Amino acid sequence: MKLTIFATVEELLQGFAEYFVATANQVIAERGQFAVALSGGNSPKKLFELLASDAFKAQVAWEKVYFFFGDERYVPHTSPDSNYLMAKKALLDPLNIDSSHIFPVDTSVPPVQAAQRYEATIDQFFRGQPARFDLLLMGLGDNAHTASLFPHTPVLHEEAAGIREVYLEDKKVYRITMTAPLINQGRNVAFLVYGADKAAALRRVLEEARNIEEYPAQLIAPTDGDLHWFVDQAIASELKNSYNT
Ligand SMILES: O=C1O[C@H](COP(=O)(O)O)[C@@H](O)[C@H](O)[C@H]1O
Repeated sequence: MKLTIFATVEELLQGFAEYFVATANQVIAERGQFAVALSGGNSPKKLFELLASDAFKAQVAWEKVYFFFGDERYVPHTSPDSNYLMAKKALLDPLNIDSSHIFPVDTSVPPVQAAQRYEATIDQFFRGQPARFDLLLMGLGDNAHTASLFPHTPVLHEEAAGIREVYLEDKKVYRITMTAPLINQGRNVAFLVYGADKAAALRRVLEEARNIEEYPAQLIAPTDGDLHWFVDQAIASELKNSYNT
């Protein structure tokens, strides 16, 4: 595991964008294409905008990139809560990504079916081989959830690499998420986390004894890939250990 601490959010986003570009270019050079699973919520929006900006957009052969989603809110694609809509507006449309390279979760069918269909879509993309994404972007909630792996939900105990629906009792909503074993098959898994309000969550995930029910992000540990945390100084303020930065 590698953790890099940046002084400001601007430097963090710049550093993450450079990492994205370097990883994409290396994978494209080696394998001819790059399959990435995006995270949702608020944190990646500025990163997506930066990647689509003049400073970065010419640095990647975007026509060789395939976009998936690590998790999705069970809402229509037109909803302001949709992770797909956020990525579409901030990244995919500005870069003119061909729709054949974008794989949103189909939220027009019941949640169980949405999960099954997305798993089938991923299986098809990887042609029946184990699904190994080249890069998975991850976020961290202030309750230590990542993707839609929320505290005290049955999906935390899922042993299969796949897609599952999750019901969040407190919010009365469904989510669709990659399971931890699927994420952990990835070649590169990178967390982008900033903001002082998540400092306690980061410390618990990284430094408290394993307790996946309380701190689901502790489940993320690639079996044969690299794990890299990108954080800002504010969120790192409660960390006690020193890290290989
Ligand atoms: O709900 C979600 O939350 C996490 C964290 O989002 P953030 O806005 O607090 O950074 C995100 O990683 C996940 O994809 C999203 O669906």
